[in-house]
Amino acid sequence: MPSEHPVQAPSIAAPSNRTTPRRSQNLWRLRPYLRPHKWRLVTMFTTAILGVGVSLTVPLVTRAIIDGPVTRREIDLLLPLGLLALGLSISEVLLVWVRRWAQSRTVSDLEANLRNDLYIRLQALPMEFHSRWQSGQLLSRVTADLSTIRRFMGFGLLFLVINILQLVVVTFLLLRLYWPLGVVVLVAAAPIIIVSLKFEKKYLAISRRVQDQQGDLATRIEESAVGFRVIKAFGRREHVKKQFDDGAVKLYETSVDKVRLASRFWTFLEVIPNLTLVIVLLLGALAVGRHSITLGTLVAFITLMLSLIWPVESLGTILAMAQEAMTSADRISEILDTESTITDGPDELVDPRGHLVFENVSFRFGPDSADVLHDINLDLAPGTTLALVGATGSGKTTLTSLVPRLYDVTGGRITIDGHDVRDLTLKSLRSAVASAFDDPTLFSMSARENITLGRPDATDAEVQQALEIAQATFANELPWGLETRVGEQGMSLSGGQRQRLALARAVLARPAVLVLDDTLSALDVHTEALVEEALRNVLAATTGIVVAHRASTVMLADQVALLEGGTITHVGTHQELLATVPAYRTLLAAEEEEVHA
Ligand SMILES: Nc1ncnc2c1ncn2[C@@H]1O[C@H](COP(=O)(O)OP(=O)(O)OP(=O)(O)O)[C@@H](O)[C@H]1O
Repeated sequence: MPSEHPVQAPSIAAPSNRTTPRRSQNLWRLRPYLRPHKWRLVTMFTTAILGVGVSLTVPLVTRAIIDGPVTRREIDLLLPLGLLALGLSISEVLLVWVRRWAQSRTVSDLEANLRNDLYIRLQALPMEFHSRWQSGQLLSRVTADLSTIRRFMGFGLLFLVINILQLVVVTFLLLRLYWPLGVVVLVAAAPIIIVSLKFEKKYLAISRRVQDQQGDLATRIEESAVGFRVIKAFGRREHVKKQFDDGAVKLYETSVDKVRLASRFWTFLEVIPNLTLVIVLLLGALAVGRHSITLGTLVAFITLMLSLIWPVESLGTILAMAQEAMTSADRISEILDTESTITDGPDELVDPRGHLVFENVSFRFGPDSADVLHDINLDLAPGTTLALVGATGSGKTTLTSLVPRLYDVTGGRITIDGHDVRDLTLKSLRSAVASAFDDPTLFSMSARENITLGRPDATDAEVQQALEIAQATFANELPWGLETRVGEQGMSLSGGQRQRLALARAVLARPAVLVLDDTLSALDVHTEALVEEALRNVLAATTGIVVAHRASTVMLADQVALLEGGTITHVGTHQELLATVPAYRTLLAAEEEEVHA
């Protein structure tokens, strides 16, 4: 099915040192996603820094009011100072508003673009990649990991910079206002910073455990939803429920540990500033009594000191967030850095006739594994149909997967109309070759969308014709006709109905080469006969490879190839092979017995 159009993978730079990447390297590599938002980022940081400046000026204005109009009765200063304080407060609110506006647009765009690129990359990666990775792992990277990065980029990074800036500036101001009290605050800050850093490490480890356990639980839920029929049929509800319970209890306990750790940390953070406040108040009152500082300075000092609490408290959490974002960036880079081995060739296949040739083709799944196929030589003239017969596991599916380049041959070559399939653009190759598999995947969309996946521009008449050929006109009788959304994985349809819709999809694509991989296996004998009759017309106009287990399917083909021990041992008509090849006779007889059993 020509559904997989060649797509451009995102162009982020590869890590410069692949053997020992620094923890932050993969996060840093995501910076191209921020580049289009340069001005918003400048706005974000400028308004945030101005905001800090304004919030730190307010206590100094308060000091001027207390020392001037309040203490020295300089009433004429009250109005300008009051207006200044009001202006500062209003501008602080405006600055926060502008910052939030710039921030929300930037991070939403970052997440959306990154997710888009990740999805495109996943679509472009070959079958070999998808058979190695669990779908749950991919899902968690595209959802949870991206959200972690968004949270850090949008919130953590900004406040990391702002909080450190605020810490430095306020400490400087406190030391300038009255250095002995400034030293007291510095001494009090030291244990907070040490404990924060320790907390960050522990919190990161426990957060990771929670994330992993959430993933495990989600996998259990997904598996029991998808496999509910098997669970019910085998009466394993209690067993599955117990597995779920175990996972849920484990997650609950780890989450409680996480909350306990956080509450111990927050309590500690509450106690130290409060103790420091008491000490500063006592020493400050003595200093005011001795006229070492004014009352206004003490008020400004305390206000500024209190403004330090949040930046100090949040430092541990923000650093933990940074760690999580780095790990997420590593996990995402594992996908973005995977090279796509199956890429476009330079040639377009114009008006394909469907002359399909296998020349000494061999294939193995990995460099260290044995050949699954070897010395395959086949020549299918345009319009001819070949039935592929072989024992289970003999490599029939693998052989058919090589034609649309779901895998690439590891030896020899496959040509269509004289072009090596590797020299063709994937779009033109996959428009020329359509496949219907034994496991017919239907997507969560309308029946029409599922059928027209390979040819979205097909007319109603063409759709109806394909449905008739595939004996799938039942789709018109669905509650909303072809607009009916077929359930997740097409589960609201029977196996045979799904196969017939998948067949209609392949037929509608009007391919030059049609690959039917055991597509008729879920049909009852009566429907199979009807579909075969219709297919005979389709196959007359196209080059076909039909993986066949039954004599009735073999009859659709002009020739039969017997696949044994990874190679084609015999090619001939059904009658010839029946008469001359005992292994073929045995194989078809066994399959027939299986079917009728
Ligand atoms: N992704 C994979 N990685 C490694 N080996 C694989 C992979 N897919 C299939 N194989 C192996 O390749 C061989 C051929 O498998 P294939 O699915 O092509 O057989 P088949 O003839 O279509 O079988 P069946 O009739 O049961 O569908 C088998 O031994 C199988 O275990």
